[in-house]
Amino acid sequence: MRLKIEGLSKSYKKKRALDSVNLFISNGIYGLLGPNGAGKTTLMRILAGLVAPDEGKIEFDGEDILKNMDKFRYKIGYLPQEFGCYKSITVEECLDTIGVLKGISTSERKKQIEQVLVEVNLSNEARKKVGALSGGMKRRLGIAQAMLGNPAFIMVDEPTAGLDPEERIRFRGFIRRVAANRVVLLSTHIIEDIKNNCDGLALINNGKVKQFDNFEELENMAKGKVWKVIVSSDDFYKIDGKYKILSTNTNADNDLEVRVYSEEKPSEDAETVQPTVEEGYLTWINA
Ligand SMILES: Nc1ncnc2c1ncn2[C@@H]1O[C@H](COP(=O)(O)OP(=O)(O)OP(=O)(O)O)[C@@H](O)[C@H]1O
Repeated sequence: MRLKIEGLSKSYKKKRALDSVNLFISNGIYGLLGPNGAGKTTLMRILAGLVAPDEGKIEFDGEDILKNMDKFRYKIGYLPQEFGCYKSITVEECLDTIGVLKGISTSERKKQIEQVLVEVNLSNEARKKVGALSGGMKRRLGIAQAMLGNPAFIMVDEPTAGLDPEERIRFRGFIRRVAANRVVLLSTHIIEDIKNNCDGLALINNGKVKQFDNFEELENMAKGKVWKVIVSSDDFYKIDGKYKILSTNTNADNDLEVRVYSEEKPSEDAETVQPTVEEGYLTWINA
């Protein structure tokens, strides 16, 4: 599957939510990382056919999606940030309702619901009320509904928001299994979700998107600008406030090893260090 986005723009009154976005997605789990309000949801809603762009082109395996949204809508599964189903109906009933809305026939629905419940490991919960599910189970139900109709491309908007650390780790493993035979676009503002789970990534900020070939390329955005400075706790005030402090650790001599972001060498004995993904991200976001 290949998804190619070219020159995609969308404004809400004066706010340019997407600004000439280009993006190419072809396999595995693709991460879209950006701060709140960056434009992630707008991009996903356009791809899901829920919002029309002002300009641009989207090709799905070489075919123009925007000219033929009715045909493509069901090739794309979408788990929105606020996925909700009536709490008083069962998991099975929830999926059946969504299957009806997707236009899947009765016999096909029965088969697919059984299949997706196995895939998301919710078969034992099929007759449970939606309101009785844990946070992680609700996200899995959200993915299950996105999988109905067997789309080749699934988008999940901020899927780990609100999950506790254990559920978040479990959910990452689960997304990997979902991506075994599909392409998954995962939007998040949590760097850990991307670093530990994605095969490709793009950053989004103020409606602009930059695609990276690998994590090293993102780390290199901060190359030569991240320094290690060793100071005593008493001298920390000399650099605090003057430079952007990225992290501090106490070393074996009880001094502070401080990572500092600076265009110039912050002190005589400062050494440049290999930037992390977070530091590359902060550099691009603040550029
Ligand atoms: N329907 C709308 N009307 C007006 N402005 C909107 C609308 N939808 C989004 N925006 C604005 O467009 C920008 C991008 O919003 P979007 O929801 O796409 O960002 P996001 O990256 O998904 O953020 P978040 O993670 O906070 O949901 C924001 O400034 C937002 O306020």
